[in-house]
Amino acid sequence: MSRHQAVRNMDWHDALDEDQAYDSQEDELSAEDRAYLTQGTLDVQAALGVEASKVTVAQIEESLWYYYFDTNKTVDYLVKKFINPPQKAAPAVKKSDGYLLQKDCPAAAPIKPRQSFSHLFKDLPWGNIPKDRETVFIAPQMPRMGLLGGSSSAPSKMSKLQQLAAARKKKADERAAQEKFEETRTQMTELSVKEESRTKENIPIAGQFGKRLKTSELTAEGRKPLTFDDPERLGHRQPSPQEPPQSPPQGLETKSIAVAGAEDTVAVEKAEPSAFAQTLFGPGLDRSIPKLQDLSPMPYTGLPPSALEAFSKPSPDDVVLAAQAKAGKKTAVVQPKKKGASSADAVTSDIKGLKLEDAPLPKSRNLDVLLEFENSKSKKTASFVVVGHVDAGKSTMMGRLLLDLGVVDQRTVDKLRQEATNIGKSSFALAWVLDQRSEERARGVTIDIATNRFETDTTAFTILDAPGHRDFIPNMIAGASQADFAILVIDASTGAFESGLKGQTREHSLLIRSMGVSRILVAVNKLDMVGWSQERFDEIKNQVSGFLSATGFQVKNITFIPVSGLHGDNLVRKSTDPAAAWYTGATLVDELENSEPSVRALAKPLRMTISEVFRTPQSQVSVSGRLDAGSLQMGDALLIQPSGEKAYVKSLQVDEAPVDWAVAGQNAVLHLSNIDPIHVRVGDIICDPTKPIQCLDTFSMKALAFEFLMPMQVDVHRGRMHAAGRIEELTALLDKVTGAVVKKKPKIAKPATVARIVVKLGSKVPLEAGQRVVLRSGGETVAAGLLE
Ligand SMILES: Nc1nc2c(ncn2[C@@H]2O[C@H](COP(=O)(O)OP(=O)(O)OP(=O)(O)O)[C@@H](O)[C@H]2O)c(=O)[nH]1
Repeated sequence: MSRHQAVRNMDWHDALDEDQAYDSQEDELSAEDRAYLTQGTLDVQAALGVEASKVTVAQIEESLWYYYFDTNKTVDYLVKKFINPPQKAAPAVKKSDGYLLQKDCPAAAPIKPRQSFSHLFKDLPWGNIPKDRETVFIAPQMPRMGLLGGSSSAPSKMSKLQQLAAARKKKADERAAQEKFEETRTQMTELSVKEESRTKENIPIAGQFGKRLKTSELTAEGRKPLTFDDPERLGHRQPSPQEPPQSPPQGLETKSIAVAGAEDTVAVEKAEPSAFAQTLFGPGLDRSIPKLQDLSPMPYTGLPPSALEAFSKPSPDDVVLAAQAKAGKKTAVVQPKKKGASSADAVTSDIKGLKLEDAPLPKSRNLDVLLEFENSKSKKTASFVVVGHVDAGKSTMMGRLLLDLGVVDQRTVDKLRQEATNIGKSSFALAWVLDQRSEERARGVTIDIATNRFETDTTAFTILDAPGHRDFIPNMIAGASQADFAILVIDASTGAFESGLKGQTREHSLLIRSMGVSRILVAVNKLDMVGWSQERFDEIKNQVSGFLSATGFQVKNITFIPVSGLHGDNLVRKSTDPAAAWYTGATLVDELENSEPSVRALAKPLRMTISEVFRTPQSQVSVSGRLDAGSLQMGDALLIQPSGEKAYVKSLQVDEAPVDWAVAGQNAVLHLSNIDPIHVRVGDIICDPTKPIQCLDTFSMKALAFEFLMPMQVDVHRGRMHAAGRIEELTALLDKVTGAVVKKKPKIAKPATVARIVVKLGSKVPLEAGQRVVLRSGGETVAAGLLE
């Protein structure tokens, strides 16, 4: 390859980099390198023999280094370069038309002068180029140690020393790249707005907007737009007086462009004009360069003073807010705007000023609630959940019960019957007493828990009518979590019982037991459809009692009643159908009255699960739910978890009557004050601020497996609350009766076994030991149990 070809093919970046690398390596030759060089020089001299005198030791060493100590390549190069060099090329001939001919052309192939086309542009003013301005090509300078011949790539098979040299080169490259990176980063840092560098007069870019305002700065004089006249802000670092002036890289010329109105000048690296540009404009190009902001102006910098003043006064919104605050005698005062402060700042401070804290706190009567409860002559209260397979007749049965007890009058039922008949669902008329949503009525299924109340001589009952459809199991869980006991409704008609047993009859039974319900009344329904067959009743009784016992219900807590919900047989009154004469037991209501509600945790800290949040004339935030534990009274401070917000009991109701206090087991409506509705959600827990419930994202529980359990994604349900989580590990398999550890760290728990598992939730929720939770996965209930 001739030298000029080499020059043309050369990658200048690589060559420069190599040169740089070499420079740094030369200074760092270790004793080992030096020894190798000495040995390599001796080898080369031996190989050259008598010709060795034609090259210097320095040339040998330089070649050895370049060829990674490859003796053969070094010898080849030295022979070609210094011992038997090729014939010298003809000297360059400068032609009159200004073209430079190659210096190193072989003599055998003389170069024809290139044809000039400049005469074609003679009549054009820019084509009349004076001789002194004609382009002169200058051969690029050869970098040191560049192009010694041979391959520039590293040898494929490297000796140890060659590898060492290659590694050194790589290290130097990396260091150079790192330095480049550091320099860029320094420049970027200088370009960004430095918070800490603001002085007191120069601070207030308010709130979250402050960090975004990079195109402008706030100064004592007001907002100053970022312009291109500040080299510091443009990332051009000004050298400190101590720093020596930096020389521009070779081939580049640094020119200072003075920008009008700026004290400093911006150093802009400007390359030499290209050959084409010089042909067109000549080398002495010296025209004024347009200002950068003219080419790419910053927005809003050219606004008239009137527009810049637009935000210095309160906005129309501010004025309205201020007027409202004044009219409502709020303490909120619109702060006088500081010069330069944005309208967003003002609105933020105004909104802060409009806090609800000004409402007077409700007064507490400081009652001894437990004493009041003991002294009260009120009836005992009980809640029961009605569960069972879809269409078993749960809602119809409760509608009939309410009608027969006089809670709902005949006229209302007739009206409902008329409406149901109009849409072809006349048989659902009684169910509509509870199913009041239009969607429930149109579909003929219960979707959410429907509550209603009735009283007997001794007890005030709350009905929790649960949906039977498998899609609404979470709602059924919510109902079961509030119940003292349960009514399991079974459809006795042919085939229905069997399909129900495979479906939600079984699942609901398991769930209510897992939720802590121990008393169960089994209403064998629709017996009118099987002619009040005692045989059918007994068949169902046998199968279901065996199944319920296996689920964990004690036989003494299970009662079977043959009923017809549609006709009201054996609900409130005994059946008058002669075919039903074989049943001599109690009615459903009698059995309900005989059922003892679970023991109330009256003395424990307050816990109330919120079932509903709504707005009433009494309060912006009214909540309903059952008190699981403890008590409360008007004026009490409450804590809402997980939001951690405080609220006060403005007033309260139990069974729709205004009262001063409520205790565990009662369903209450609380009208709250001093709380924003966004902090209160269905499923949240209201507790005593002095003994709050903790919010956890990891807990251990004793779980009864309904399906195979292993580390898997699950939804955790507690009452109305449900949260996504994961079974992290199974720590032990437990004996069902004694609770003793049977096996440690099992990989899997089979259905119907009890396991201790660790569950991790995606977020913190209010949970504590003793609470019952249900785990569901993929629309199936996989486990239920007790938090430890
Ligand atoms: N013959 C007869 N039909 C009944 C009886 N009880 C309910 N039905 C009918 O069964 C159908 C379903 O009744 P629902 O009360 O809606 O059943 P459900 O269990 O509440 O349904 P979901 O809540 O959606 O699960 C209706 O058409 C009722 O008329 C009964 O004792 N005898």
